[in-house]
Amino acid sequence: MSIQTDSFTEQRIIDAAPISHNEEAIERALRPKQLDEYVGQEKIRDQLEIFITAARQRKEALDHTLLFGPPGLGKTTLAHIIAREMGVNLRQTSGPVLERPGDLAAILTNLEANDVLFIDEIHRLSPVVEEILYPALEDYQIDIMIGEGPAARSVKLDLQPFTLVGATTRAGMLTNPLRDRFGIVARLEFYNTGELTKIVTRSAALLKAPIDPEGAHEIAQRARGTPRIANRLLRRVRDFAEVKSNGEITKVVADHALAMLDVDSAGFDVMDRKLLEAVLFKFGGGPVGIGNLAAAIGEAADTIEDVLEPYLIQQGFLQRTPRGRVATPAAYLHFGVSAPRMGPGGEAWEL
Ligand SMILES: Nc1ncnc2c1ncn2[C@@H]1O[C@H](COP(=O)(O)OP(=O)(O)OP(=O)(O)O)[C@@H](O)[C@H]1O
Ligand SMILES: [Mg+2]
Repeated sequence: MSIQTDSFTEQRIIDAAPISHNEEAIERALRPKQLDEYVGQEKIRDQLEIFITAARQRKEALDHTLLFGPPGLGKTTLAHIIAREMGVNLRQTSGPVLERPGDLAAILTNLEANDVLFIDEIHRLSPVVEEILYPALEDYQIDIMIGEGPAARSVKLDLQPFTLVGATTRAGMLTNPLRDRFGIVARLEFYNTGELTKIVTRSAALLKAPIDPEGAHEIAQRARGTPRIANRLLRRVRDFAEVKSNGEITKVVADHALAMLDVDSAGFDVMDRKLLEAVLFKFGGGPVGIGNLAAAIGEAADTIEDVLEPYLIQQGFLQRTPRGRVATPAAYLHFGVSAPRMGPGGEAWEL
C-alpha cells in the first residue's frame, strides 16, 4: 500500500531532514556556537577562520558565502557561527518565503553594517527576487519601484555593506549569475565516524546522558555521516537506556536500541535496504534507470536522488553510471551474497 510507504518515509528515523518541529528546538540547543566547537569540515573551518579574521581586521563585511551539501550536515549551524564570529547580527529567511521583491527589499534596507543575511534554500528564490539581489550583492544598492502605473518610477537605495550566506542542498540548481556572486563557496562533506563520535559525546554531555566511548562510537557508526541523524539516534538510544537499562549508554545498549529501531550496522534502514535489494535482486545488480527503480520501490525519483542515494553512493554501495544505478561488491557483501566478478559492462571491479 503506497499510503504506508508515505507515512513511513515521514517518520524515517534516519531521515536527514528534521522530523518534527520539536526536533528543531532540540537541535538549536545542541548547535555549536563557535567555530572551534564545530566538529569536522576542517578545510572549510580553516578557510573561514582566515577570511573572518581578515574581514574583522579591516572592519569589512565578509565575502558572500555559499554553503552547500546534503541535509543535516551543518549549513544552518555554520551560518550562525559566521555571524557570531564576525560579531554581527544574523537575519534569517529562505528562498520560498521571499515571494515578492518587496519582501527582500524590506529585509535588505534594515540590515546594519556587515550583518549576515542568511537565505536558506537559496535555490528556490523566485527570478524577480533574484533580480533585486544582484545589485545588492555587487554594489550594496537596490532599485525599487515607487508608485504604480504611469507615475511609477525607479529609485536607487544605498544599503549597508552586508554578507549574504546562502545555503542549499542543490548547488546545481542555482543560476550561474547568482553562483558567480559568491566569493566563498563551501561544500560540506559527510562526517567520518571519529568526527561523529565527538559530536555524539558532546551532545550527550549537553543532554546530561551518561555514555561510554564505545556507546558513542556505535551510534556514530550508524548515523550515515550526518550530525542531525547522530543526535537523533542518541536521543532514542538514551530513552532505551533509561527504560531498559540503568541509563548508561554502552555499546551493548546502543546495539540493542538501534536493532530495535531497525537501523543496521551500516546505518541503513528499511528504505535503504529496499532500494539496494531492488537493484541487486530485481534488476540483477543494475544498471537500472532511476524511473524503473522508483516504480519498483514505490518512492518518488526525487526522494531517491536527494535523500536515499547520496549516502549510499558516498559509502560505495551504489554507483551512478550513464546507463543507470549499479550495485557495487560492497552492496552484495552487505546482504551476504557473493558479488559477480565483473561489473555490469564486463569490466573487472576495482576492489
Ligand atoms: N560540525 C558540527 N559539529 C557539531 N554538531 C553539528 C555540526 N554540524 C551539524 N551539527 C548538529 O546537527 C544539527 C543539524 O545541523 P544543521 O541544522 O546546521 O544542518 P543543515 O545543513 O542546515 O540541514 P538542512 O539542509 O536540513 O537545513 C544541528 O542541530 C547541530 O546540532
Ligand atoms: Mg539548515
